[in-house]
Amino acid sequence: MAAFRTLDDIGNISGKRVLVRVDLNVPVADGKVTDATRIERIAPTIAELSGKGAKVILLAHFGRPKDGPAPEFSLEPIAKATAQVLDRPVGFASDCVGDTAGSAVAAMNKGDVLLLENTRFYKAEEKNDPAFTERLAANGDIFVNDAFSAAHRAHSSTEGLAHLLPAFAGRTMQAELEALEKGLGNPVRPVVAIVGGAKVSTKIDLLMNLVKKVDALVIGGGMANTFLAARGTNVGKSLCEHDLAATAKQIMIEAAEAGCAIILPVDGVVAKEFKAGAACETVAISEVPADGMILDVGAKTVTAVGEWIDRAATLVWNGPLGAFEIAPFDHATVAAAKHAAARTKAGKLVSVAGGGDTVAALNHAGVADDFTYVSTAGGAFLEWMEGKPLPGVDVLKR
Ligand SMILES: Nc1ncnc2c1ncn2[C@@H]1O[C@H](COP(=O)(O)OP(=O)(O)OP(=O)(O)O)[C@@H](O)[C@H]1O
Ligand SMILES: O=C(O)[C@H](O)COP(=O)(O)O
Repeated sequence: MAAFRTLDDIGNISGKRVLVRVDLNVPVADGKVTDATRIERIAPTIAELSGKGAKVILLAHFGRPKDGPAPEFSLEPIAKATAQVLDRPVGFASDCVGDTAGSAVAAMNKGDVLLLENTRFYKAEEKNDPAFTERLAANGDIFVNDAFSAAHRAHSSTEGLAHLLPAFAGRTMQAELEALEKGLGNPVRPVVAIVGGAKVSTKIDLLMNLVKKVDALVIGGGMANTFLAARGTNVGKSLCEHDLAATAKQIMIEAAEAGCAIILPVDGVVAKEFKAGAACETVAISEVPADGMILDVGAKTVTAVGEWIDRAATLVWNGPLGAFEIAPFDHATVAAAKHAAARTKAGKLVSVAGGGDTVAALNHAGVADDFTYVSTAGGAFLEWMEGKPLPGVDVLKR
């Protein structure tokens, strides 16, 4: 029996209003979903609940809106994409609480699916504010959390609701936890982690503990720039959080004490602008021009990353090595992904990768199916790997 309540425990839900927390924080470019993996993964839970006659009400966030409702953070286009991927009608309500949401829910029939607008249009969501949680709960009889990738957030829609309504893990949440436990519960050493991407401030703290769990940490993407700058390297106009230099230095100290190798880029692909067709060149990491941006790691670094993948028995990967959405800055990520996939296929590597854009990058490289396991979760996956309790999971425990 699973350690947490699952849909096997949910009982008769015919006609019941089931609030389902999903992760629709999907990569979007020019208004189009560029990778639908997160949407595809919620399909089994929705089909099961709807098939049992429930009114399925989806709750989700999109991006990180700072000042309330903003069109660029609306879930409305994602509702359309969700309908396409699920191949069924998905209604949309332009608010997640109040009369708009209430009337849309009241109009639902058994088996219908409705998506409510971005929960993060309310600041109270991220504060797990009890009054806001009650407003969300007003539209449901039961709560299902199928957003493992947001389970590291103790927000109203990820944690608070589970205190107010009978709460269960959805099929994707269940599958993610089971697969991670199987692949990484007792990992074969050496364990090498690759961490890249752009969410530096929200992920850097995780590295403090991660370096105690892995044998080597390869740092790429925007994350690497922050470490390089902390080490005194000029990173020009690259994405870099200079105010996190002290944290980066402390992580390097902790890593040395734990015997974890830290691998930083030795060269980078730099450009003056981040756009398709922009002129770029590969330079040694000490030669980044003051007006240049490092948008990918260079060829020498790619070789070094490959060598670390060769040494690894287990690979854990979150965050692309470069701004892979625009060629040629996808080169390092694609090369490393193909390398890891080939080692995995040869039976020499257990490879587990996770994260919204990381999955998109693996799909772009055409190798997502060759990894041992691909999680939808990025930050949540790293926190799980650290051994940290995930609020959205803990609250579902029996
Ligand atoms: N050197 C770089 N400069 C700017 N952006 C970069 C660089 N390297 C990677 N990125 C960007 O990082 C983004 C992905 O980072 P992110 O941390 O969100 O990863 P993720 O896999 O989506 O994880 P999560 O699911 O936690 O969001 C991509 O949009 C990519 O363009
Ligand atoms: O993309 C993710 O990792 C999840 O949707 C969580 O998003 P957040 O980092 O903005 O909380």
